[in-house]
Amino acid sequence: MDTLALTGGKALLPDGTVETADVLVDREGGTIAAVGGDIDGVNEATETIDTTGCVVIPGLVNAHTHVSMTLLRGYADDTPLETWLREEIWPVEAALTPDDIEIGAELGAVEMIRSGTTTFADMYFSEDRVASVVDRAGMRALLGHGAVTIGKDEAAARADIEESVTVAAELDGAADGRIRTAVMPHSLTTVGERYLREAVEGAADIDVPIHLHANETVDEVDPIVEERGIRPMEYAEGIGALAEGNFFAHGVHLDATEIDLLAESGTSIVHCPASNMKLASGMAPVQDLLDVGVTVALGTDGAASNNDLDLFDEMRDAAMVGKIAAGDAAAVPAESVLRMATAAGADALGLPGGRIAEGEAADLAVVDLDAPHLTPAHDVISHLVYAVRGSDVRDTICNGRVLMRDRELTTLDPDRVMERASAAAADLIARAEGDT
Ligand SMILES: N[C@@H](CCSC[C@H]1O[C@@H](n2cnc3c(=O)[nH]cnc32)[C@H](O)[C@@H]1O)C(=O)O
Ligand SMILES: [Zn+2]
Repeated sequence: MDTLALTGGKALLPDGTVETADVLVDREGGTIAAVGGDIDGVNEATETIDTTGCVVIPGLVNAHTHVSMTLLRGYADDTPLETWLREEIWPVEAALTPDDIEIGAELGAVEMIRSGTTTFADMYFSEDRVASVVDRAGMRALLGHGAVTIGKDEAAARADIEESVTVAAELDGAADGRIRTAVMPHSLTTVGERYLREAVEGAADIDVPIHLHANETVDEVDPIVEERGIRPMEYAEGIGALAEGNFFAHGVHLDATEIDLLAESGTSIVHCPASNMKLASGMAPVQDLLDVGVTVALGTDGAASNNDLDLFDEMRDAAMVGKIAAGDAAAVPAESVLRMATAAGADALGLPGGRIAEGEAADLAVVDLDAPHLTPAHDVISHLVYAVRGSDVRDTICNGRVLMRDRELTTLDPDRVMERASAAAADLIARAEGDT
């Protein structure tokens, strides 16, 4: 067997404990062959990574982003969601080319691999270009074309929804099966009811989930309540959008009935704490969701509302804002947050990964604990959420393949990617501002 052995360090196990353990990876199958002490085959491994002084964790799952928005990082800050989207972001996005999307996705991939993220869910356009980056980068992803129908005539609206379904059908299974897809109507307010219904039907036809933005701001909830006399999740239920396998971003303004609807239907929520704070959207009731068994994953949202794609940052933010929201320092504890960024992320997306156990996908990150800000090591779980930074990740492995070894990327060239991204971003802004 062609194997990779991670030896001498600790590992974060699915029960939420950190134990001294080696991890043996079957590189051909892309899976974990064994975990523990004294594993057969470790000494004969084809390749070995010494993890002494490190903890091996599941590769992190960024369950909601718009990866190519890395090109807009820091371009439009300190503005509320509605104005931010309509006046700042959408005009620039109108000038984005497929080449921009590809280079933005490469930049995002470099950033994610360097900070231990192996898997992400992306809602954007020109997703075929994002798919080619995922393929080259060696990552795992769930991709979808974000469709908006508000402000469009019927033909254009229908075409955008149809594109979302077509893209999902075409890209599903790409990159040797590491890419899966979803139909992605942008949100319950930017897509009209009949088009939402078409998206739900289209997704069912090709057997992929639905992903959308839901209950992100009060301004998004109120119009639905005023117009229909029901809460957004009741509206979503009526449309048939609440179902096992579907996953919604944000879920900030949810009442108790809506939380129950999510739990009963098996619909997951992707919590995006940094974006929610930066756009002053509000505080998601994360502990309440966890209490009733809703699968809560973690996402960065786009780099323009975060402003990075580092899930360690996001974990810390989730723990912090979860406590404030609940008015209880015991709420959203470190072990819950770690689960959100790993196993729950994989579950929400319906993708492999998220657990270090025999037979699971070999999606892993090696975190170097030998640093002043991680000393003393009373509690590695606490450190992973409250003190580790993305830059503490030393090695990243996805599907059994090493994507970063000793902080050197093996599939992408960061210097070249950054240079091209800076040039593309400057060009994009010049074009967008020249047009207005
Ligand atoms: N086909 C659509 C694009 C939708 S992609 C997804 C969209 O979500 C936007 N977006 C990014 N962050 C957020 C957020 O927090 N809430 C809502 N939308 C967001 C992003 O800028 C992008 O326009 C069109 O033609 O405009
Ligand atoms: Zn978003």
